[in-house]
Amino acid sequence: MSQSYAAEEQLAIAAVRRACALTSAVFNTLIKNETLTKGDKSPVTVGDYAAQAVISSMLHRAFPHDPIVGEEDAAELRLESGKAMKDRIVALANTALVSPLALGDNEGWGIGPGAAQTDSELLDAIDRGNYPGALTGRMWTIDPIDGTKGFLRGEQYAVCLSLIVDSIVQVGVIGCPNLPVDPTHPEAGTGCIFSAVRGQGAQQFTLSGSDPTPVRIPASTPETFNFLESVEAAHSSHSFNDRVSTLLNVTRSPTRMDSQAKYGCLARGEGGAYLRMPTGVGYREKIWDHAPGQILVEEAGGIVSDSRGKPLDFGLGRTLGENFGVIAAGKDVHGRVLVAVQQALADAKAKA
Ligand SMILES: Nc1ncnc2c1ncn2[C@@H]1O[C@H](COP(=O)(O)O)[C@@H](OP(=O)(O)O)[C@H]1O
Ligand SMILES: [Mg+2]
Ligand SMILES: [Mg+2]
Ligand SMILES: [Mg+2]
Repeated sequence: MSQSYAAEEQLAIAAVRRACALTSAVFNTLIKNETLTKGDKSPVTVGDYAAQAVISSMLHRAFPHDPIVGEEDAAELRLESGKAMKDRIVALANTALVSPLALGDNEGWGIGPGAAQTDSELLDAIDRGNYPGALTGRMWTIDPIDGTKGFLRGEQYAVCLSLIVDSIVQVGVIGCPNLPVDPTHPEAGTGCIFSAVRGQGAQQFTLSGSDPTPVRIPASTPETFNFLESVEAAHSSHSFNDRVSTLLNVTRSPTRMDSQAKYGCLARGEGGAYLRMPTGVGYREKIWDHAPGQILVEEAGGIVSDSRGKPLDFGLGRTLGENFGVIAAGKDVHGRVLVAVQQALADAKAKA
């Protein structure tokens, strides 16, 4: 029997809204020593840590037994050298946790303003994201700022949260503070939240939680079709996408955008396909980078697979393990994109 997940969706939306308020505010005051470079050379800011602390605290309050797969950990913040950053993160997280939000606060589900937390409670909240993942049971994924490079550039980024049950994504919420609410009416401003529950469709709200609007991928036309792809050439191969575009006679240039905002745009009818092919060997896609996007696109009527047409496997740990590349598209075009991707892979192999 399918479950409603109403409490989980409400909590997830409330947590993402609070984290979006935090990341928007922090962007305007971010200073140089508030960003670290992680072991894999990627950036992490006080905004990433504080947003994970807020979301994890709210999840723990509502669902204390649910494990969490979160991108960040607090190891650096527990060192003496991390004290200044930690102090700032604690202040940011507590401001976000205690401030009342106008809409969507519902004490019944424990999602209204909470009490301020101590330093160690907030560091522990960040570190609760250390779950290794599992094939069975419930778990949440948190990507507190997806597209940190876009965030630092003042471009697109997304606060991303999902609930996975027995390897299947059941709830996904993506907050995009810098994304136009309506791409055809830029004057309507920026700031959207997308949410989806398995079997119940997908919707978009404003950041304040108002104007819920169902989203659905329309049939694509050659005039409107193009690819959505990463800004960062190191994250996904731009040249491979060019070859697939040529094979499909796509004439419109790709839309480059950071983060899972790409999944949100696809779900509401922008572009036509999101293609992400590895740039080299060895990188494994992280489950928190795709779980909310996958359910959003599927509930908007699309298909998400890897480059071989296999479903993304969220039950193999913190990464997608055996999946190679990601193709997300409307039902009418996914098959054609998959064939072109296979062709481009075969061409590349023949040349090697
Ligand atoms: N070599 C690589 N290949 C693919 N993805 C990578 C990568 N290095 C980092 N990433 C992931 O790409 C995500 C951003 O995706 P996009 O390019 O679509 O904006 C990053 O999320 P974070 O910014 O949350 O760390 C990170 O997890
Ligand atoms: Mg990161
Ligand atoms: Mg990410
Ligand atoms: Mg991130």
